[in-house]
Amino acid sequence: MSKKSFRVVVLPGDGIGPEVVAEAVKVLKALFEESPDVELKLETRLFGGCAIDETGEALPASTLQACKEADAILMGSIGGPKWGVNSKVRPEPGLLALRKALGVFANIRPTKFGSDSLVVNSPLKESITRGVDIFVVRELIGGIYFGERKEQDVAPQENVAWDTMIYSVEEVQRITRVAAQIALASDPPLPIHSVDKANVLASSRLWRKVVTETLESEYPQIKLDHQLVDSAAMLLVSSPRKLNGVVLTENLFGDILSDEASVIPGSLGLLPSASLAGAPSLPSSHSFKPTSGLYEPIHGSAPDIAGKGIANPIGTILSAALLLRYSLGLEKHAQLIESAVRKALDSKNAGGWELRTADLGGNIGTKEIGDRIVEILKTLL
Ligand SMILES: NC(=O)C1=CN([C@@H]2O[C@H](COP(=O)(O)OP(=O)(O)OC[C@H]3O[C@@H](n4cnc5c(N)ncnc54)[C@H](O)[C@@H]3O)[C@@H](O)[C@H]2O)C=CC1
Ligand SMILES: CC(C)CC(=O)C(=O)O
Ligand SMILES: [Mg+2]
Repeated sequence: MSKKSFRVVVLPGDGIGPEVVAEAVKVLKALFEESPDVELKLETRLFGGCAIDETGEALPASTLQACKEADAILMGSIGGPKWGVNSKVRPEPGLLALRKALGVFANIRPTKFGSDSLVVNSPLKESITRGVDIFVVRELIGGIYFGERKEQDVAPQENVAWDTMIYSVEEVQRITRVAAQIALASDPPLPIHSVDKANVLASSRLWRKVVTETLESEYPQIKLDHQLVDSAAMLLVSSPRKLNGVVLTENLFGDILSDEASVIPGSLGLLPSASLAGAPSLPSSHSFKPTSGLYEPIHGSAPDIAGKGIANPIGTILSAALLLRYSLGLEKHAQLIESAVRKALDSKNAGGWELRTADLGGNIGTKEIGDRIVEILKTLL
């Protein structure tokens, strides 16, 4: 049998990005170094603030080209005070441009973690966090992040700034179908909780109507309810099990709610994400259709802890698992990573310490977590 070869572009980025990506790369290398049938070709490129420093642009043309040609992209995080909100050239628009250029409209952020040993690490009570299992499905290349905007100090109204939130029927239909595919991967199908602000926003009224029509006509077997985003934010930390299933929402609301949801397992550093240009092929489907994808932890560049070697690499390592699942069709390998992460979290190191980084109240460094996951992974191969 000939060896399958995949090209993965790696974008470490800024702040803690390179630190957490190094651990995910270590895990991927360990997984495939002796594989007789899979070869991963990893190619690191400049992206974000570091790219601005070198080239004057956050997303250099050569990086974009490499990303377009890759089977998948693994990213860390970009941004930081050096290229803050008043800078002329900033990293964040580069990330928006990359997502748009790749057409990755579906951002999947699973919040279930699988390791019960983490329950005590959440700032929320155990009675609240136990049994929570939510997939956030966030529309990623529309809405207010991409609508027309005007900055202050631009004529004719120099004391006014604005952003616009626009959604089309087609944009809402396609993200609803992705949410439905995720829901249908479970038996019985997961319910979908669509989150909007339809009591105020016209774009949310379109959202609610299209989600309802699409699910009723194409996926009548899926249970649907609608939540307003303000009360959904409250439910997420007061009774999150009520949102078990798929939380389907637009770009800005999904960005905010997914960071909030990370409090349930205990830290922003834990959660992975997959950004896809179509509905994912799921483990249960017989024919795998590769979907191009960008994989990144949900957190940012964490300038407050960058360079200290204490960032939690688990969100990035789990993003690498999603990359194997959704873009390369390597479900078994994805599960091996997830299982090694769970086992690492359930274990202690030689000094008797639980494997927890500072964000989870521990004293274990980024590299030690990565090393332990690799060690466990090797016993599972
Ligand atoms: N996808 C991306 O590259 C994103 C980039 N950003 C950018 O990141 C920069 C910093 O933004 P912030 O608002 O501070 O958000 P952030 O997500 O970088 O950090 C928020 C808090 O969570 C902590 N944290 C985040 N990730 C962690 C990890 N892996 N381990 C341990 N603790 C972790 C940080 O130390 C900080 O206290 C900004 O420039 C922002 O635009 C923000 C979100 C996403
Ligand atoms: C940095 C932004 C462009 C986006 C963001 O916060 C996110 O995707 O989580
Ligand atoms: Mg965010």
